Amino acid sequence: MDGARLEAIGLCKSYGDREVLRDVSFSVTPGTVLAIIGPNGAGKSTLVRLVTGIEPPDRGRVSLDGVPVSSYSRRQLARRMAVLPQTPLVAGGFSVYDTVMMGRHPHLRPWRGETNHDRQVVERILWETGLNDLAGVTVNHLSGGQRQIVALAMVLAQEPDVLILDEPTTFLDIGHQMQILNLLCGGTAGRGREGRRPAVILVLHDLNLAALYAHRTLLLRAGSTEAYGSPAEVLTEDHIESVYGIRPRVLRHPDAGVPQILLPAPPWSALDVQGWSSAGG
Ligand SMILES: Nc1ncnc2c1ncn2[C@@H]1O[C@H](COP(=O)(O)OP(=O)(O)OP(=O)(O)O)[C@@H](O)[C@H]1O
Repeated sequence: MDGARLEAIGLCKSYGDREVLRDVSFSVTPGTVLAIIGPNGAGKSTLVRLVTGIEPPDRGRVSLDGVPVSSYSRRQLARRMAVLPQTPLVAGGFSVYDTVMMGRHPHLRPWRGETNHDRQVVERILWETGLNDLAGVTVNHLSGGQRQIVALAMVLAQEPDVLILDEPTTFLDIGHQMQILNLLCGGTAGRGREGRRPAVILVLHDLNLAALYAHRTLLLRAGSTEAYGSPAEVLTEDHIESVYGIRPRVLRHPDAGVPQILLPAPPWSALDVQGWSSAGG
């Protein structure tokens, strides 16, 4: 076996009499990236909670290699699936090294400490995430973006078959956004155990990053699937306008060949630009 296939079929969820997910299905295979996109409140984080077994669906099922996620013990699941929630809880009083080592917990044998292999994994990930100079620093002395990278390093240390990240780039500058997504989606830290490539699910607000990094894209609108397919199939001007209420320009990235979104100009900017260009010219 060279990884894990995660499949969600017909997921539905209501809170009280409010239906927040309706018949949502997708699958993700080893070495591929699925981006879940959609406006605020569309149901992305709820979908992550159902997929990771944190909450049960009202209807539908989630399976990992054909076995229902609900039948795994928490420890078995943690060995195969790592989750970075929208607001990760990173304990502030520990060093960066010890925090990343916590990611190895599902693999540690009871009553035995960490092995050389665990230390090697942590050191590799510290190096690959650029955290090695901060290894001895206490987490609550770090910036918000640095803490996000530590949380990410911790889930990478789990060496999962399936990696699920809810808005992993929110606090990062564009350089770090790309560095981290390169690692997650294509780089060496994205390797699972024994060199297996994990399946990656990313919840993203940045549609351009989704187009650059994802093989498939699931666009949610008020709990339902608006579109599901390749970024070129999903990120069209019509889909974006119908879901987000703004009509962007969608261009083709000159190097990557994937769609890239140009936001519409606000009504006043045309005048400003005209004045600016006539003053300049
Ligand atoms: N525990 C809960 N109880 C009641 N309603 C909830 C609960 N969790 C989420 N909801 C509702 O479900 C809907 C979807 O929320 P969810 O957090 O999944 O959206 P999201 O797409 O992740 O949004 P955002 O992009 O703003 O993070 C929202 O209307 C939210 O108010």
